[in-house]
Amino acid sequence: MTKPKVLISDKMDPNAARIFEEMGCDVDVITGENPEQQIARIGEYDGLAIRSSTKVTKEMLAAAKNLKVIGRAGIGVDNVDIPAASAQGVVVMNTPFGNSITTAEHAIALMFALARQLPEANAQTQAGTWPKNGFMGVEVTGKTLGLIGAGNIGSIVASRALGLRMKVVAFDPFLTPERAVEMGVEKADLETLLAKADFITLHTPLTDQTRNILSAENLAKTKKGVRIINCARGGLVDEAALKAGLDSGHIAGAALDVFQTEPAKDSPLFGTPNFICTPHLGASTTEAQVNVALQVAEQMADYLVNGGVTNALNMPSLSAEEAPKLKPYMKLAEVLGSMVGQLTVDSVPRISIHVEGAAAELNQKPITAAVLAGFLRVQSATVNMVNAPFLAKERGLEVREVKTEREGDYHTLIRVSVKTEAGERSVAGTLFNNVEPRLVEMFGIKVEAELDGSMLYIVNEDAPGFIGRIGTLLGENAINIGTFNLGRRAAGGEAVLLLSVDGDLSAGLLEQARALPGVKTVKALTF
Ligand SMILES: NC(=O)C1=CN([C@@H]2O[C@H](COP(=O)(O)OP(=O)(O)OC[C@H]3O[C@@H](n4cnc5c(N)ncnc54)[C@H](O)[C@@H]3O)[C@@H](O)[C@H]2O)C=CC1
Ligand SMILES: O=C(O)C(=O)COP(=O)(O)O
Repeated sequence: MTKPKVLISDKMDPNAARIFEEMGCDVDVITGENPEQQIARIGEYDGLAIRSSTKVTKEMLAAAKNLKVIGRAGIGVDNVDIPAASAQGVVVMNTPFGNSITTAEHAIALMFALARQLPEANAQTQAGTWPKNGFMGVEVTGKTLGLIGAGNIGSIVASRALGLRMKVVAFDPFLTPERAVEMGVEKADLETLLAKADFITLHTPLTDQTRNILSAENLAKTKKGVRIINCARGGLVDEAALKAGLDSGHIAGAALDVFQTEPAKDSPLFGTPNFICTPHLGASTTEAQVNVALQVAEQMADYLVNGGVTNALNMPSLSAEEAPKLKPYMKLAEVLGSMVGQLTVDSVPRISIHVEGAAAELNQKPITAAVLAGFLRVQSATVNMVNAPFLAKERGLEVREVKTEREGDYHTLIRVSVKTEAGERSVAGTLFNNVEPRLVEMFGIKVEAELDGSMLYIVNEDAPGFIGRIGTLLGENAINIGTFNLGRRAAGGEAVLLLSVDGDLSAGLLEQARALPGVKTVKALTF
């Protein structure tokens, strides 16, 4: 097997390259290239490991013909076009905890730097002015810290601030009252936080809801003398309004680690008194960089080599232990989905996936994703397990998942049902010897068939001589029959014939089959 190829395109701790190699990948480390150079190169890689400098745009993804996974050695993924990656079936992973302590510590460091004007005092002292009387600071003890965003980093900042004997007021719509009590913070709405806080620190992702959360209007609602710290993302604070607030003296200080446009080589804020900044250094400690490099390489290589999925933002997690157990189920799920997709002509508003027996003990998300991939492949050849759930949503397909732990006729079963204009139709399959997918029921008729390669599907009225006529027709067209599966509702009722054949079934042959007496439906299927 050829080794998966990975490109590390941003500066990363060397442990990442080492882990990729140890886990069976070829790796190139090529940093500092411009987007055109990266686009020209990306086509040959299966994996792309990045930090925040590489911009994974639609254009880059369009050129990334072999790409299977993007790994972000860090937290924020706003530099990746996730919808475009998902549409293309590329898994996007991050390392959600590796640099949180480090970033929280940077926020606390900036808070102290603001409280005691450390950068300016340092610069003037080293300039030889001994400015002992020019730097009157403030204590943080007893002051109120307003925390916007109380997730991983926000909660670490809160714990450090409480240790410094500060009061913490948190605004986070997803923070439960119980969690707020556990954290020792006061849960508040944004207005209350703005009115109460002596220091405000931001720890949310940049989304449509958080963009400009510290707008000119909201900055005007803050307490006079407030100090503001942003170690999350540029775009959360209105930089022009921040400058105006510093100039007027309403804001006593501001510290930014992140800017709306990065790299920020020029900004109206530069040179403003009581403004300090760092060049997106929140995650830059030896410890954090080793953590995220090791973790991103392990996760990506695990996916590329073993199919394990961890910390993906656009796919359900799947551990390396689960992956081999789930693989035959995913194959079964995909062929069942594909069968329903190929046999359904109407538009389908709803698809239901019912797992029973041993299948019910497994992680159902990958099974559902595999059914959807099989089902939607008739409509789009590029669909896979990553993009199938998104595509289903986009097309308004309602997806239902049902689990029954009790075994029925089989020790394990997956049933896929669709709601069509003609009513509910379903197919079901099991695994023989826990590995071999078998169709065991279609549209209420019991069968036992392998779904593989080229197949001929016929629904006809059960009548003597029919099988012979089909055999003759295929023989006359030089088509060899591999397997032959027959099922019927009742003697003389509707019967289903499913044949695997060597070679392609021509349109002419299908027409001839349709012309045979008693035939209702004829279809060529491919698995
Ligand atoms: N400066 C740097 O180098 C670094 C920056 N970061 C950034 O820090 C930010 C936070 O990271 P984590 O704490 O790990 O993320 P997280 O996902 O654990 O926490 C984010 C919190 O924001 C909250 N939130 C979402 N929408 C909100 C809204 N409209 N108003 C208030 N709160 C809202 C969420 O409920 C969540 O609790 C991210 O933007 C990340 O990219 C992370 C690492 C390093
Ligand atoms: O992890 C994050 O979200 C960060 O912002 C860190 O960015 P970086 O990896 O230092 O470019």
